[in-house]
Amino acid sequence: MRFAMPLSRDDAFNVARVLSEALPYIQQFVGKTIVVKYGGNAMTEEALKNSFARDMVMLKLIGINPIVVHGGGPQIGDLLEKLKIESHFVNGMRVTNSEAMDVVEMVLGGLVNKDIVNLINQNGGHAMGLTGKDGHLIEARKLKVTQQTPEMQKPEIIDIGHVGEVAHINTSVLSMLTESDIIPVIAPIGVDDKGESYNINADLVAGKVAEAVKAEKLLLLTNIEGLKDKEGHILTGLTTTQVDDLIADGTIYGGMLPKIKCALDAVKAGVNTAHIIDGRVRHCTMLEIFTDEGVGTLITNQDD
Ligand SMILES: Nc1ncnc2c1ncn2[C@@H]1O[C@H](COP(=O)(O)OP(=O)(O)O)[C@@H](O)[C@H]1O
Ligand SMILES: CC(=O)N[C@@H](CCC(=O)OP(=O)(O)O)C(=O)O
Repeated sequence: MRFAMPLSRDDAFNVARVLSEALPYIQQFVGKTIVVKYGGNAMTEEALKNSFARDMVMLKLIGINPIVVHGGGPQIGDLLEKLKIESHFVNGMRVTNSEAMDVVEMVLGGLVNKDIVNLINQNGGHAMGLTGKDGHLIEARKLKVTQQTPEMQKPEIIDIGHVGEVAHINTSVLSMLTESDIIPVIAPIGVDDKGESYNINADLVAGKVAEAVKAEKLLLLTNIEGLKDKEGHILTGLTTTQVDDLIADGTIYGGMLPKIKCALDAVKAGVNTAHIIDGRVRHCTMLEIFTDEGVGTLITNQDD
């Protein structure tokens, strides 16, 4: 007895070809760790969320260790609005009073984190959710922010509440998980030595986690095709010196600034490559890791 083939011969050949072309990349990255920052803006559609979860499960099965750090800015904004708690941003950071901090912790550590964990598990993986409090993963300190308005003579340090930066990443809990079949999913909430909670920009946490675990790659998923020049062309293969020049001439601004800065810090600290990629493209992480073309902006630390 014979069963009908679900794919035509050409389609089946293409599947085999694509898998075969991925072989050198699989050989290069097996056993390595890849940190993936999954931003709130890339989490809007169910199909996208599902393709992201499948990619994480596939990486782990192949023998690559993904560590997910997620954002959730739009989701926090929605709940703050429903609860009528005022929220605004300074230098790309959400001003976070005690009331807003409770909401940040509920949304990031609860809803968003468990949604991603659940999706990965539904797709056959084993994910475990953590905030920076679990296993004392993210030691934080209060972020000092300076601001200068036209009325001010010189920049002043302003208080933006429970907003933190990473003081230290305790990798022991992550090693335990990555050495097993578990995919860690990290919410960007830190804690200081007095037990105070801090809301930390997810790009910053992803960069510091990548540095601490000596990741092979840092992938930053966002809501744009990549880093663009003034004419709108996607830039890739950038060195740290070229990025410094683009910041100096104003081509890189706003939300892209912390993203680029953490990508640069990560490659300067030894992460091999950082990639800013379009999280609105299905299977963008697989495309970036397993194809020559990739789907975004590559940053390396090779300045020669
Ligand atoms: N040179 C640039 N190339 C691309 N985007 C840029 C650039 N400079 C600033 N941006 C802005 O940065 C945004 C991405 O940052 P952000 O919205 O904070 O991302 P996320 O929410 O994914 O962390 C882009 O949507 C764009 O508006
Ligand atoms: C201090 C600060 O701004 N924290 C962010 C944390 C979430 C985040 O970074 O989410 P995205 O990656 O989706 O933007 C916030 O409150 O929105």
